[in-house]
Amino acid sequence: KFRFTIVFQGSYKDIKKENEKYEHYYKEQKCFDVSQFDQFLEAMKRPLPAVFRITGYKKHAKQLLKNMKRNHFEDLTEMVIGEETIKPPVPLPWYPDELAWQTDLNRGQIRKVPQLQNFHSFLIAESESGHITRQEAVSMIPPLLLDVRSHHKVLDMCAAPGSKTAQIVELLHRDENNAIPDGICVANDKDNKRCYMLVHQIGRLHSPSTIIVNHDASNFPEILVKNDVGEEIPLRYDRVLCDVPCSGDGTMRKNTDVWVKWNQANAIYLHRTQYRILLRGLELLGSGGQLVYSTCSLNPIEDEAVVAAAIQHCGGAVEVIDADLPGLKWSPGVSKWRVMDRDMNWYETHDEVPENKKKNLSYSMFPPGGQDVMEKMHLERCMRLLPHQQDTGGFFVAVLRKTKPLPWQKDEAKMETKSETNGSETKIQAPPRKKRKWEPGFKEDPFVFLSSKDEATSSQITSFFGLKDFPMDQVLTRTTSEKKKQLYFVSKLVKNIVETNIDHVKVINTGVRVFSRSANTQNDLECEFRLVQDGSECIEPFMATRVVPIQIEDVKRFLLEEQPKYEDLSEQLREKLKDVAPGSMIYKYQPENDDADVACELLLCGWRGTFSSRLYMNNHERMHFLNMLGVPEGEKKEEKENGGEEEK
Ligand SMILES: C[S@@+](CC[C@H](N)C(=O)[O-])C[C@H]1O[C@@H](n2cnc3c(N)ncnc32)[C@H](O)[C@@H]1O
Repeated sequence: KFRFTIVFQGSYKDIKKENEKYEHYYKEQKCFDVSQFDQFLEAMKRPLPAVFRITGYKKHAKQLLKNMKRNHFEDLTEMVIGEETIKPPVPLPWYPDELAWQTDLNRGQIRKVPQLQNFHSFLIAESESGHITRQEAVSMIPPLLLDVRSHHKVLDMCAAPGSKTAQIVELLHRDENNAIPDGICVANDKDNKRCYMLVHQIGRLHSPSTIIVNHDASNFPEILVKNDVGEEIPLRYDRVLCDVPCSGDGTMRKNTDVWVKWNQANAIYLHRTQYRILLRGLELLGSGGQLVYSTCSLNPIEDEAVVAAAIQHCGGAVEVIDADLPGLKWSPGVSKWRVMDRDMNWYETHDEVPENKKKNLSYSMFPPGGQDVMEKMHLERCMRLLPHQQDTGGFFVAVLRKTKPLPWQKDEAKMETKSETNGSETKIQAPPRKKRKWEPGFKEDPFVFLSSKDEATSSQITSFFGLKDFPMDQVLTRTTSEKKKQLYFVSKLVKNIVETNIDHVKVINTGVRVFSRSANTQNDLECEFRLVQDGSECIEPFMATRVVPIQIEDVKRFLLEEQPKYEDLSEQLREKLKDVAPGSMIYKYQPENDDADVACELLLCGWRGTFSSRLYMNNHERMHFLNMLGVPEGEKKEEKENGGEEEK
């Protein structure tokens, strides 16, 4: 379960936050202003403030924010706890629309302080339903810099556990009037188990435009898409995120064990993988596209060295571009660094490295040229986030633009009529590649799209819910058996990708659940399938029947009373329900104007019984909607004790 927990130093609290090698390395490496070194070190030793982010799509998130501020923060002033004075949570100045908040409070304090108990319950309920996510402040930066639009094809190469992927998916869905964006997010991780963390994290966003896959990013497979005339062409991405595996020495404030484990050899070991992942990301990026490279390490061997080596290898096809977020403090990337071997000897250039160590300390770890070469690379455009600048973890991020196909992508260069490849560039070779392995243990349920064989199911659903122009062929099941239980919906491009690549791409998960076989065993039901709350945003625009408008008073009654008396519903609603035959349905609340108390549309899955009517959603979803209405905790609790059953 994904719970809101604030960093607790727990068993790590006795760890000594000292490491002589680390201090020596960073002092000598001079990769940031030495005069600030004491400040830097002191900040690194302080616990990290907890930060949480309101997730989800714009108007929903704004409404939740409004209610959170009003119900939980309005009267909150400084609190004295023991000997500490604790300030109320504050929004991060650089995160858009006040959707990310920082607090000095730890978990125990939040739970124990009487003024914060309601806030604690709110956080737990919203984390369970996926509307609040705890995420390190600096980790929120790469997706913001990626500048994702709803038509973009985005590849997240090292995505698990998925906090950045969640931001990307939210950005894809930024157009609230279109629940099925043209763009997609392909979220990948090499670790099969961690891919299921992604399934959980991304599943909470109910997007039909996301695919979770399981590959080594440095060798990521060529995904093909069928064009309008049925030819298979390689998919090129508009945006790529390379949030690569790293030594994590920027996370010492949170992961205190890094103080003990830190060693200069970690960066040396990781550099090669990072470099190969970045190069593969650049290959798969389309010309004109943008890639964000990030690490939670401050070591130039994992940061500027990787970026510089990739730029050099790409022979003028890639550049670092200026990036910034208003209100964010950071230091420019460095153009000078040295490499330290296991015996703590420093080398300025690869030539200085003794022959027997050259294999370990590769050329790509060093600055690849003299001052003039380095100046042209503009590594100062890379962003180094230091812990003392804004009370965050340490982080590195660079935004790269691909201006033309890479020198060894000759076919693509030919296709781009305007591209100018010159003779010297074409000599540059593609990096060597490992052979791709298909682990024998890889096993996933199949992805089976509804076809003409499923006519009976399709027409039953179509006629019962009055679906108009709904692409039933974009609905899939995860079984080949006749009796399908769950039906998932994907966008057109996702379907294209799944069908075209299933023999060489390890797809773990995709689709948003839209229909589920009804648990109701009554034989007189017109449709065996019911709607699912997760898929309501996708399916509602296609429904010509069984969508009933509802006023906020009735919404509140439904949410607070699990089985409201029919006669307690408003007359208006009862009148509308008269024409609705028993079965699954949607209640649709639409605000009269932007100043309405609840100023965003709400779609609530419901069930029409013969003599009753109620909602059909689980308790977390119910709690979330109550928070959307701003219902105070006291009023909610009564219902939690009386009802709160899972789906019925
Ligand atoms: C820094 S974490 C990613 C964090 C993630 N982007 C987020 O925001 O939640 C690095 C991830 O890379 C994965 N990884 C390690 N080596 C990889 C490789 N060669 N290809 C793809 N993923 C890899 C790890 O399993 C890990 O989940």
